[in-house]
Amino acid sequence: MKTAVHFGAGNIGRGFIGFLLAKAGYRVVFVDINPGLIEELNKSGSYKVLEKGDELKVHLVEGVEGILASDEEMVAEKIIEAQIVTTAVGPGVLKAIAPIIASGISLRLKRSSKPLNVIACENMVGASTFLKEKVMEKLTPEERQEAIKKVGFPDASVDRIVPPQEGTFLLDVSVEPYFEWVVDAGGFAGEIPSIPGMKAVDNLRAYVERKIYTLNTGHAVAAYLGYQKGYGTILDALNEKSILETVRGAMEESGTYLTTRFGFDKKEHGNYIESTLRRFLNPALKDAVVRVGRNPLRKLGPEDRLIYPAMKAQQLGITPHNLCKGIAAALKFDYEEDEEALKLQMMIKDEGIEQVLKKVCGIPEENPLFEIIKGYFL
Ligand SMILES: NC(=O)C1=CN([C@@H]2O[C@H](COP(=O)(O)OP(=O)(O)OC[C@H]3O[C@@H](n4cnc5c(N)ncnc54)[C@H](O)[C@@H]3O)[C@@H](O)[C@H]2O)C=CC1
Ligand SMILES: O=P(O)(O)OC[C@H]1O[C@](O)(CO)[C@@H](O)[C@@H]1O
Repeated sequence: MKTAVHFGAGNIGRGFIGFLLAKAGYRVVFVDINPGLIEELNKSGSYKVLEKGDELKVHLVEGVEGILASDEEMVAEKIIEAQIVTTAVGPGVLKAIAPIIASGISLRLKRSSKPLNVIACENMVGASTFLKEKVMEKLTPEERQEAIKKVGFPDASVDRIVPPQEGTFLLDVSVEPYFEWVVDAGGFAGEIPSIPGMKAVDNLRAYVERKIYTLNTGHAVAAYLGYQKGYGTILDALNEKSILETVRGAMEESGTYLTTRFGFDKKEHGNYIESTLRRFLNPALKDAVVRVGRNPLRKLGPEDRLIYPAMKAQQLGITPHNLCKGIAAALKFDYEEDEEALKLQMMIKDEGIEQVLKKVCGIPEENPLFEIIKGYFL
């Protein structure tokens, strides 16, 4: 049986990537830092994915096991046998798992000449490329030369809304019916594995930017505006007409950039925005604004879902007021259980909003967006 090692047995790990890998006939070995999850995976060897759309579809995922990330030797052994390694741990964790992937690759290069592919399935443009850099830093120059030939790190775009889980059985996971997993065809080592549901394309950048700067942009604006108005879920936030219109407006502003940059048909892109809004409004997904807004420092970064499309739209002659409203609301996100939110608020208090706009968002003071965002913030 083929083996897949997947880092991060969380929502996307179990509900999306691990699910597709298991359906494709892989034995999925989940690696996680959560002992409860690992224990349960090994006890049950299976779990359910509940697809919640107009009707409920239940899928049984079998042939799964778990290893604690601290059990480095065992993880490395599994990487030696694997055909594919995937991750869904969060962009900030990739650096932490790079050494363990590197030690698996280092052992594997000594014992096997078969190609391996490592795909980081994170909300980040170029996540696998980033992981590759961190893994390569840990290899010797000789290993690096070999790894360049035998280990592929194709970048990917992952799209499926999997909110925090409710219920008693730890492993079962509720998901929306929609999914899209797109991977850079040119980044694979050896043959592209056949995994139904995984699409290999030549123009990955267009897919990944379209997804992050539409879905994640709109979702983030909904989350931060919703949080400001005291709503708990995305659905409740979007039921307020003014929030819905700002979210749609923000997606249209980023859409101007996306259609210009990648040549998407404007009408089709408009339909993509509307179908994304319908996904946000799925009543079966109780998606908390604090989950969607988590890690505001990352989300306010220059390459991320708010600032990047705002700057790009501005370069095309548009004043992206809706995105600026979303950015201003993000700057106010003060959810106490989110470490980054606390750091952000501390920074605003100690250094002022101007420093945050410059240092965190990378917006120069002379850029007109600077004052517009400040205007919505105050
Ligand atoms: N939930 C969603 O709707 C979507 C999430 N994503 C992306 O997928 C990634 C994962 O997100 P979720 O599954 O929602 O998060 P999650 O928090 O449910 O899962 C992350 C898992 O990684 C584990 N983890 C943390 N540090 C680790 C380490 N050092 N080694 C191994 N495992 C570790 C955690 O214990 C957790 O089980 C993120 O990059 C997110 O942006 C992408 C598309 C959709
Ligand atoms: O996972 P992140 O980057 O923190 O952001 C949350 C966003 O990611 C998703 O979970 C999936 O893209 C969305 O539901 C949400 O917009």
